[in-house]
Amino acid sequence: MSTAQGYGWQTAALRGGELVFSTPGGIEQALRDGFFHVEQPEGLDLTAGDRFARGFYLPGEPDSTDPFRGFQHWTSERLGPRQGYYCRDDDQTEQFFLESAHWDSVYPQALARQAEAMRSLALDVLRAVLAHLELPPELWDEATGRCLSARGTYNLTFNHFRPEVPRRGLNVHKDSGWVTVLRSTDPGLEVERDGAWHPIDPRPGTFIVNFGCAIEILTRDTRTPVAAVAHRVVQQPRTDERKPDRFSYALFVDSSLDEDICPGLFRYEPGTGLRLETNFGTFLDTILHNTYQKDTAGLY
Ligand SMILES: O=C(O)CCC(=O)C(=O)O
Ligand SMILES: [Fe+2]
Repeated sequence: MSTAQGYGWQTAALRGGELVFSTPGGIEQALRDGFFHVEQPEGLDLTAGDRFARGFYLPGEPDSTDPFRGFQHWTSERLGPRQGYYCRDDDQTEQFFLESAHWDSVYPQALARQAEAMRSLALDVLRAVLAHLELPPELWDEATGRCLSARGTYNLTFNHFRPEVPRRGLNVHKDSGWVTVLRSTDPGLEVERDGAWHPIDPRPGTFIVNFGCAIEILTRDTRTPVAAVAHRVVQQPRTDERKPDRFSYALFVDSSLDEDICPGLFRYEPGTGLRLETNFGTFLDTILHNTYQKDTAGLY
């Protein structure tokens, strides 16, 4: 619902595999907004993720007194393309990207378990959303690049916003894939809606679910188009030393990058079927490159 106070961004809970929104018409609005809040599942412990978010960039090596610090040495040279520690030049964020194939060998054990729980939530959310779309269930797994059958790309990615760096927090972008489950607990996130930027106030006890480019492309020609939300994080001010730096982290669900498993991103044409739109690896590299350059944006 759009009111004089704002858009009334949607909140939902997953119950028995279905998304129950707090407002009638909630799902339709969420698909138009490109995001919604989802209640955290009961019993999901976020301690490990929050610790890693506050520690991965600290100097040193992980050790028995602090297994959550000292991860800047895990770079893409060691882990592979788009993986590991990145320090951005034009944004405040320094980041840590890690695909599910590496979770057990790189992340502390409790964090690997949390990553799996967040992936399972993300896939439950995606299935519940797909049930509302004009897309036959027999096409779901192929259309979504096999991410529903454990063959997709699943990254748990961390952001630390360095308040001493006088730059934007995180540049304008759309997430690349199907759904993102984002833990964002401090102000600073903004979304674009109807040509204007709107701050998103954190709602305790919830994650934010973002829809990404893959689902926007797939559904564009259907009766149930899903918007990928353009978003950014504004520059974080230097404050007093006792206030901890802003962090966030997110579980990203993308298609398989293995072309034998998934040829790329599809568009669904009702009455015809799936049409291959673009190679996914190239698409992903372009979006990432454009997000972290000075004068571009991670849009397509
Ligand atoms: O920090 C946030 O609130 C958003 C982070 C984000 O958009 C991302 O990591 O893709
Ligand atoms: Fe994002």
